[in-house]
Amino acid sequence: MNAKQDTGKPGLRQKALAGLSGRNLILVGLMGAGKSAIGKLVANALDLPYVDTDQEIETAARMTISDLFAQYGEPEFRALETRVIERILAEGPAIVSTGGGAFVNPVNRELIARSGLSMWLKADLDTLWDRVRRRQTRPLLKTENPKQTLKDLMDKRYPVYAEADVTVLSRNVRKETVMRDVLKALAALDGGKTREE
Ligand SMILES: Nc1ncnc2c1ncn2[C@@H]1O[C@H](COP(=O)(O)OP(=O)(O)OP(=O)(O)O)[C@@H](O)[C@H]1O
Ligand SMILES: O=C(O)C1=C[C@@H](O)[C@@H](O)[C@H](O)C1
Ligand SMILES: [Mg+2]
Repeated sequence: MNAKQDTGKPGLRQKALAGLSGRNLILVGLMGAGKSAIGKLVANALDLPYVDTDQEIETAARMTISDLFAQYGEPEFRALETRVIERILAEGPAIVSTGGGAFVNPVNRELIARSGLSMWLKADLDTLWDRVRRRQTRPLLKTENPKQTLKDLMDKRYPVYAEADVTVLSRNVRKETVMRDVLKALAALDGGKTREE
């Protein structure tokens, strides 16, 4: 069985593509929301290119995001992030997973609004924490109490993520299930905003 048949109901892929109508799909949300994991599955299911802004930044800078933060600081990272997002969106359509802070910058939000559909993968604190606690790759979580830091970021960022065109719950279920929820949300698009909360 190939990936295109793996979307469950026949026709879901076509309907999702119709909802997306040739635009970029930009996944936003906090660290651990599944932007990268779900983004890859969605790209595979829709047979569209997949691009991860964090990965593109690392390639452009020839260093890891942790090293970028340590050597040049967050402002330099954010400037590079905006340049990378602008380029990726211009090269689309693609499924684009963004870094957790990308959508917080109004310049990035404007770029995203102009060239694609934004989708917030929303998860609760315990789900996010479960997913990120074992990895040391996220510089913003290198604090005394990383779970509290994650909570503070949620409080600050969730009102901004809520500005995304579509919201899909990144539930504590199989990734394939969340991927199908994404396709269903795309398929349900009729030019207006969709909330799946
Ligand atoms: N629905 C899910 N069920 C189980 N595990 C998941 C699910 N979604 C994501 N994960 C796992 O959670 C971890 C974090 O996910 P991922 O790296 O995709 O998050 P992200 O939103 O891209 O985070 P970041 O902003 O740090 O890049 C990964 O190990 C991923 O496999
Ligand atoms: O939430 C954030 O601000 C970040 C999330 C990661 O994806 C990386 O983009 C970086 O570690 C910053
Ligand atoms: Mg990611």
